[in-house]
Formats: sequence, C-alpha cells, structure tokens
Amino acid sequence: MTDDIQSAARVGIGGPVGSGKTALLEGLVPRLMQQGIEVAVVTNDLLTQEDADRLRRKGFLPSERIVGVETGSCPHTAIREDPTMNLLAVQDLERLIPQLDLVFIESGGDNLASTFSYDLVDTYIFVIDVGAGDDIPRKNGPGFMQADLVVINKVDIAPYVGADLAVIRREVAARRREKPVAYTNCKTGEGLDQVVYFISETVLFQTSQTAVKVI
Ligand SMILES: Nc1nc2c(ncn2[C@@H]2O[C@H](COP(=O)(O)OP(=O)(O)OP(=O)(O)O)[C@@H](O)[C@H]2O)c(=O)[nH]1
Repeated sequence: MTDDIQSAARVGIGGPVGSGKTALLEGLVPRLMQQGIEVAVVTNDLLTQEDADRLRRKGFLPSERIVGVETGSCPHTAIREDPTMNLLAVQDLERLIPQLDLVFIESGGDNLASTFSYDLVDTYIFVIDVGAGDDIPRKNGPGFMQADLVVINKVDIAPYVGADLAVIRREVAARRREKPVAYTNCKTGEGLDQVVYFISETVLFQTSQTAVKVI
C-alpha cells in the first residue's frame, strides 16, 4: 500500500523548566502562519496536558492541531531514547492535515542535557533563560552545545537578576562558535524574527519575509 501523505518538517524545542519554550511557541506560531506556513504542535508533559491546554486557550491554532503527549517518564526518553509516542503523534497530525508544513515538538522541561533524536526531528532549538545566570553557557550542557539553534530568552530580566548580557554573548560565542544563537524577549516579541528566519531558511528552505539573520 502506498502512503502518499507528505511529511512535514519537524522542529524540536527543548530546554530547562520555565525557560520559555511554550512562550516561544506562542510567539512563533502566529508569525509563521502569517507567512502562510501550516503549523501544528506536539507538547510533552509528564502526566498532564498542561502546555497543550495553554496553547489551545490562546486560540491561535485550531484545537486539532495541538496534541499533548503524556510521557509518564523522564522527558529524555520521549524525545531521544524512544520517541515512538511523539512519532505517532506527528503521523496522526500529518494524516489529519495533509497540507502541514511544520510540526513543533516541545519537550517537557528538563535540564541542560536534553537533546532530541534526529529520528524524531530535523532540527532542534534549545531555550535557556537569562534568569538562570550568566554562567549557564560555561556549563557546556549537551543540549546547549549541540542544538541547531540556541535561544537565550528573557533578555529583559538581565538587569534584575544581575546577569550581564555582554558576558553571556561572549561565553556563548566562544562555545557555540559559528552555530546560530538568538536573543529573545518572548513577552514583547523582541528577537523572534531571528528564530522565524532560522526556521524559514534552514528548515523549510523558503525565503523568509523577515529578513533578520540570526547572529
Ligand atoms: N520576563 C519574561 N518572562 C518570560 C519570557 N518568556 C517566558 N516568560 C515567563 O516565564 C515563565 C515560564 O515560561 P513558559 O513558556 O511556561 O516556560 P516553559 O519552558 O514552557 O516551561 P515548562 O513547560 O514548565 O518547562 C512564564 O511565566 C512566562 O510568562 C520573557 O522573555 N521574559
């Protein structure tokens, strides 16, 4: 039997608890849809559908385009060691929405070690936040080091938590070298055009309407 369903591009979003993964999605999805990109989201939570429910409440995507996977175990397992549940969720979305261009897979909050299996995603974004301190890049976490794009979020709170953005930029550049990094404030949308640019150009191979290159 032939399966003529086109596969959508898959982008993982991982990072520590509370770094802003869901907030990043809330900012990215409407911007991508404005460019005519057909998007769906799979969220991973331990025993709830909290992130999926939050996205549904926002109302920027039809409810059937948001799937909550309850991993019931360590998030590493569901996105790296055995991504079966996530692969099935993506397959279901592709069957339901044949015109789908892009599926985000948001990992449950984890530590600096979380990485995605490339059997599950084409590319992944690792989100850390300025509130965790300006020494985070020095910890060389595999998620941070290996991700295709790192997003340093909550740049707005740097002055309040004693984090020096200049130090962070220096440390990040020294460790990630040529690999892309975006600095964002998901509350205001600052820096999100860089992430849209990254996704459009390097994942979807389209010319981005936001001509803002990632640094
Ligand atoms: N000031 C500020 N707050 C932010 C920013 N991004 C997210 N937040 C807040 O940070 C908190 C955590 O954001 P979430 O998007 O829930 O983080 P998460 O990584 O999805 O969290 P988990 O799913 O629990 O791992 C929320 O209260 C957000 O409103 C930002 O850029 N600046």
